[in-house]
Amino acid sequence: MLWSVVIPVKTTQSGKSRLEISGADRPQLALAIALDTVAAAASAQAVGEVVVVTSDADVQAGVEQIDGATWIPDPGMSLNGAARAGLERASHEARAVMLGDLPALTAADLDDALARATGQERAVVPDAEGSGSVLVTWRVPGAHEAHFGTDSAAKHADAGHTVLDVPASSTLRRDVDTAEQLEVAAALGLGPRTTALLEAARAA
Ligand SMILES: Nc1nc2c(ncn2[C@@H]2O[C@H](COP(=O)(O)OP(=O)(O)OP(=O)(O)O)[C@@H](O)[C@H]2O)c(=O)[nH]1
Ligand SMILES: C=C(OP(=O)(O)O)C(=O)O
Repeated sequence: MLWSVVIPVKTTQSGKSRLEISGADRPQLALAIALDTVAAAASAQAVGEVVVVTSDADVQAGVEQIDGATWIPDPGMSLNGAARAGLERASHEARAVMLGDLPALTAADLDDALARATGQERAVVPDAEGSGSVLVTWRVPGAHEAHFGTDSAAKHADAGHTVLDVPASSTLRRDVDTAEQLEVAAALGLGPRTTALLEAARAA
């Protein structure tokens, strides 16, 4: 069984506003993080397609270089609106929305989470802190509504999503908004684009 995975990505000029890394250009870092996330998701065995929702021209161009990933424009109705647009466009019945700021993500960890989600009508994987959501899934047809935002893990649980028992150490759960979170992600192992950008920043 294959999944459609929707990944919303904000413009790199406006995203990752809390991520200050000395020597690194923030939009370039946001781009590297997003493309590493998309590439890891697209290489997961259970993923039939990745649909990136973005209005960023650099992200769109990068996605076009990744097998198994396509993009659609962001309708401009915030994160949940972008998720809805991607879910409407998805071609597989099993659908998921995943955040685009998971630079340590491995295909194996996404496959593990999707295997756990297979038996659930609706499920959610909280971020490493437990309050946010990194992956929201549906096995049921019909209208799908995501509830990202403050305390979204609890909101998804209230909306009937089973909280999946994915280990806190999973690379899927390590979303990155701050330099401290990027350090934790680096200890797990960053994707190639983010690694190269940070190495260049260190050498500068
Ligand atoms: N397409 C789209 N993606 C969004 C939008 N808002 C957030 N995202 C994406 O959703 C994921 C989580 O976003 P956040 O961490 O809340 O936002 P961020 O702007 O990247 O980070 P901050 O500036 O620290 O808030 C990231 O992949 C964002 O790019 C939106 O309005 N449209
Ligand atoms: C948008 C969310 O995450 P964050 O702002 O932590 O990236 C969320 O968890 O709903």
